[in-house]
Amino acid sequence: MGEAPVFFGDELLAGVSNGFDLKLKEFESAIVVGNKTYVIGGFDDSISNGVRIFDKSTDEWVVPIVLGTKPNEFKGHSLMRLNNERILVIKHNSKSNECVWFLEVGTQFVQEQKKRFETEVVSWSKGVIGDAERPIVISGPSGVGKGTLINMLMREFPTMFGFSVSHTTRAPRKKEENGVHYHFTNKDIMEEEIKAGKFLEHASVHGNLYGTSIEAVEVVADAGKRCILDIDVQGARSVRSSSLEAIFIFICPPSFEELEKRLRARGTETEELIQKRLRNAKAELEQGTSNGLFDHILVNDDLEACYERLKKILGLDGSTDASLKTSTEVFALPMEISLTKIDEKIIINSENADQKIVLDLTSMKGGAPGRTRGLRMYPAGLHTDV
Ligand SMILES: Nc1ncnc2c1ncn2[C@@H]1O[C@H](COP(=O)(O)OP(=O)(O)OP(=O)(O)O)[C@@H](O)[C@H]1O
Ligand SMILES: Nc1nc2c(ncn2[C@@H]2O[C@H](COP(=O)(O)O)[C@@H](O)[C@H]2O)c(=O)[nH]1
Repeated sequence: MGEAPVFFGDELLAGVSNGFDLKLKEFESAIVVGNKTYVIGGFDDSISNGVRIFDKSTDEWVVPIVLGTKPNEFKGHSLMRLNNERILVIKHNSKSNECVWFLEVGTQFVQEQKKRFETEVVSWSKGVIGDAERPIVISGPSGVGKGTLINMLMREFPTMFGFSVSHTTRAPRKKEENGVHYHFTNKDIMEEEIKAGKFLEHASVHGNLYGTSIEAVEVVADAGKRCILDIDVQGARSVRSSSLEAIFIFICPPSFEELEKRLRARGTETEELIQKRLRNAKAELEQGTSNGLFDHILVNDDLEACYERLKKILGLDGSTDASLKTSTEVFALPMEISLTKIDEKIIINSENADQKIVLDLTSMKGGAPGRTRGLRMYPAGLHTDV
């Protein structure tokens, strides 16, 4: 692949005029942040891994440690320095829900990682358009009917809800599919992954490890859906103290006898395991109903009546129009674009398209090691302000 002419963005000119000669490969572009020039692109280059840095203070090139999930290889992109912490990367010729990326170069997370690794670190963060609605945590003793209620919701509102597929070390039941009902794994692997920070929460439940990976929640939100987590009370407590702002719902049985009847009727556990689950249910019912951890407590006596109450809590009982709550509209971005910044809004211009597009960063939240959310993207003129 030959060397292409240098892309001279305004930021880059400052670096070049400082007297160093930068040669870019095809599909690479560069931008200056402080003393450093970041060259981004060339994702097929296994040495630079898509990012290299020229540090003017040492006069040296550095290949940084690159964290986060990087974008798939793309042929053409535009860069803009948002501040000393983040570079905005807009992928050309792609869809609005896939085109926005941030290379974090000085966020608190990146600063901490630089100290930890004692070298240059950058981190990718995907820009997610729109605010995913608050995730829903559903807890309750085994056999109370959590899965049944969740299935009813998913069946009635398939485009609105997505299930957070947990990891577990327990064996699959008949008809359970790996990757659909659970990610079935083993203890050693799961413990390694917990150490590596892959999980939002995890707990030992009825003698096995269960956990919600960060990825399990992210994939649902990335699909523009509202995430439902079916987790035990310990897990709910961990999520409460995490950054995930969820609604917490606890499901109770009408009686202990009825719970036992349902567990037996399900026929998925041995007698020994049924006894273990019933013993644990006592503590779970006590914790679930007494400590203010849950926002709502529902008794699952009559299934249909309980489902209607659940829908009411979620605003799906007809008082709001569920069909309006669809995911953000996706549209295509032009091939060649340039970027202009006005306050917290980025204007995406294209010579070949009449319409300018606005990327609104006003409610931008989050960043590494997850996604950057709360972005809005719309054709200019649609909203009166731009
Ligand atoms: N209101 C209800 N009345 C009678 N049976 C019910 C009711 N709700 C659920 N069930 C039945 O109870 C059994 C257990 O339900 P389910 O598997 O949904 O429980 P769960 O809370 O998800 O359990 P676990 O935590 O072990 O996954 C199932 O056979 C289901 O059909
Ligand atoms: N803390 C977590 N608990 C979880 C998770 N996934 C499921 N669970 C809970 O485990 C029990 C048993 O489930 P079963 O499928 O073996 O019957 C039940 O109470 C679930 O809510 C998780 O990721 N984290």
